[in-house]
Amino acid sequence: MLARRTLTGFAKRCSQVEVDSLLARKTPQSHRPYASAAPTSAFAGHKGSHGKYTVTLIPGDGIGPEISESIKAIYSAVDVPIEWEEVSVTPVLKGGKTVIPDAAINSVRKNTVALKGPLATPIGKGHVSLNLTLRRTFNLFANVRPCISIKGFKTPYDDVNTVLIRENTEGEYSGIEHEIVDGVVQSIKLITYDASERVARYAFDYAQASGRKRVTAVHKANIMKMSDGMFLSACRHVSKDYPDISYDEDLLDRVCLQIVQNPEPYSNRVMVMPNLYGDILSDMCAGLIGGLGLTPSGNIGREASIFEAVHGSAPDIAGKGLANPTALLLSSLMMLRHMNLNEHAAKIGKATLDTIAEGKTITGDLGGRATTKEYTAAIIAKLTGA
Ligand SMILES: NC(=O)C1=CN([C@@H]2O[C@H](COP(=O)(O)OP(=O)(O)OC[C@H]3O[C@@H](n4cnc5c(N)ncnc54)[C@H](O)[C@@H]3O)[C@@H](O)[C@H]2O)C=CC1
Ligand SMILES: O=C(O)CCC(=O)C(=O)O
Ligand SMILES: [Mg+2]
Repeated sequence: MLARRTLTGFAKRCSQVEVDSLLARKTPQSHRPYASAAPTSAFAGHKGSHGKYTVTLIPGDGIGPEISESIKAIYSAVDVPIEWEEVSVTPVLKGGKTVIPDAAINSVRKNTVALKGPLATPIGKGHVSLNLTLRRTFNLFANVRPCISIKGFKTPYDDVNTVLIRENTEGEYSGIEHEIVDGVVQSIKLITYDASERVARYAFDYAQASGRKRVTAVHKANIMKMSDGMFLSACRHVSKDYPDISYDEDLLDRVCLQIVQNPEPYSNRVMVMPNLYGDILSDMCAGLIGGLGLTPSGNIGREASIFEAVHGSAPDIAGKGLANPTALLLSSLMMLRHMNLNEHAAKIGKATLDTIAEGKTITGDLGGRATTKEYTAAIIAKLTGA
């Protein structure tokens, strides 16, 4: 704590020149509370009397229920040993506040793993984002968003293969906003050394575990010298503990330009970044491989993890049976691997990618004409040989 206060005091007084020395500063061991902590999240791993793992399912809004049904149908067709515990997170009034119902919170806490459909957030008014609330409630500090080309599905790029890891609990999404005087609003980007270090360490561990050789910290520390500067400082210190992984830094705007011109140099990398940058860059990267219908994610914490697609509730196609369930399905496969159900994940993954590569029964976002149900049935047919 003392070290952090000193660092903050130091940073407050920083001149431009001093920022460099802040970034170069070696943080003492005592200031690294997560240094020895295991990188992975807990998974309770208890099968119930029915011989299955209970997993919380939050179907969500818009296309959420349609794509959740697709995952349930595929899992049931191949007997994945999971029993879904379906809960609603529609806010309720409790003690004068609107909160996520206790039943939903308790279910995630008990099962330690959840699959979540998209949740809509009203723009400019109304309730806060329930997605962000869930991430903060369970301290799901790392949002892992792989973006990998699907072999056989033609896009302008063939070999996108990058993983974005987004700090998931603070930054621009801290939700601290206020109107100072009429017409002047402040929105606070909160960055802490501890959360930055925690997600940086997760990114290096992830790179190591997945055989990726480089971690890139994506930032705007040329402009946000103190907040992104501290994020970089944490990444640099963590990088020293991983001599076999190379580490570099790149400006967010430059990454956006370069990756759409040529994604190849970003292949086999992990990119780690503050919250907002990861949100935007992950939608952009989805565009490189065929769109939001294809990109999965996992929100990882030490006590629970929630897997969900990168996309939102897609109100423009909700209820029409047109949604592509692949992103949620691939998210569920990340979940299966997290639960060590690797064989099931591999089998369903292969059937899904083969169905897309074949191109006969794919959804409209991928240039096909199939409905959500027809596409789901095609995957099931591959799995069961029916
Ligand atoms: N993690 C979450 O639950 C997220 C929730 N949202 C929320 O979702 C709502 C809608 O957000 P939008 O900006 O419209 O983004 P969106 O991701 O829902 O949709 C963007 C575009 O992609 C298409 N799309 C998205 N997923 C698709 C799928 N599976 N299959 C086919 N097409 C798909 C939509 O039809 C739309 O044209 C908002 O309230 C937003 O706050 C947005 C992103 C993430
Ligand atoms: O919470 C929301 O409504 C949007 C969140 C979002 O865009 C994301 O997590 O990618
Ligand atoms: Mg987003």
